[in-house]
Amino acid sequence: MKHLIAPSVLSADFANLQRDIEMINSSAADWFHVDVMDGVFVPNISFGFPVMEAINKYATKPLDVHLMIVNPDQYIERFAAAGAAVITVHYEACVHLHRTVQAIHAAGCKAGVALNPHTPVALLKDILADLDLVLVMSVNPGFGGQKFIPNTLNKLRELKAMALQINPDLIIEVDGGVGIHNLEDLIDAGAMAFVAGSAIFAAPDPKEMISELKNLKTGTLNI
Ligand SMILES: O=C(CO)[C@H](O)[C@H](O)COP(=O)(O)O
Ligand SMILES: [Fe+2]
Repeated sequence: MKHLIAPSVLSADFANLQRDIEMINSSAADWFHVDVMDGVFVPNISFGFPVMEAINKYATKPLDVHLMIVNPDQYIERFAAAGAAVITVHYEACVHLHRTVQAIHAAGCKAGVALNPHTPVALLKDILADLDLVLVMSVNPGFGGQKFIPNTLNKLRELKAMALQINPDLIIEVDGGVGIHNLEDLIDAGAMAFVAGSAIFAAPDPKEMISELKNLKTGTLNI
């Protein structure tokens, strides 16, 4: 399987959202990455259901929803109804993570867990078999346009080794500061899905940048 590119709508022009969604529809991108921030779990507020429903109205590719919110359990069904294909919750925001993952599956979505940069990969050992995706944050969540944290590469290698033992179908996604400059290293470290916001939307030709990210390393991943 070739690696997946998930442009982050957070970096789109919200005054021209339909235009940017249609650009992603017609590009080589695989998913829409939808960042929901509540101003409590992270020091920023992005958008909620009305904007997500607007994205879903025009998007023709799966919505990969990254919930940076406390108490995500109470909103799982609403995010599923708003069009989420993947719902990713933060390890740090869930007291009963196994129950949350069960609720995501019961709502008909793929279940992901995100790790903040300081959260060890090893903490996922006893839930890895139940997950479809792990999102490794390579910046502190809350804002687009931040600098990639290099230790992420070690975390990806460790997670890939764990996944080979416990859940070979696991999708390993990386989010934050991803671009053409580090994509190949991230693929080599075991990541398969790549969120990119500023690298795409700050490029002179965002659609061309998506193609470059998608085609950077030809061949297939062993996942
Ligand atoms: O979850 C996020 C921030 O918390 C975003 O998905 C991420 O930051 C994407 O933006 P960029 O590629 O510009 O770093
Ligand atoms: Fe994200």
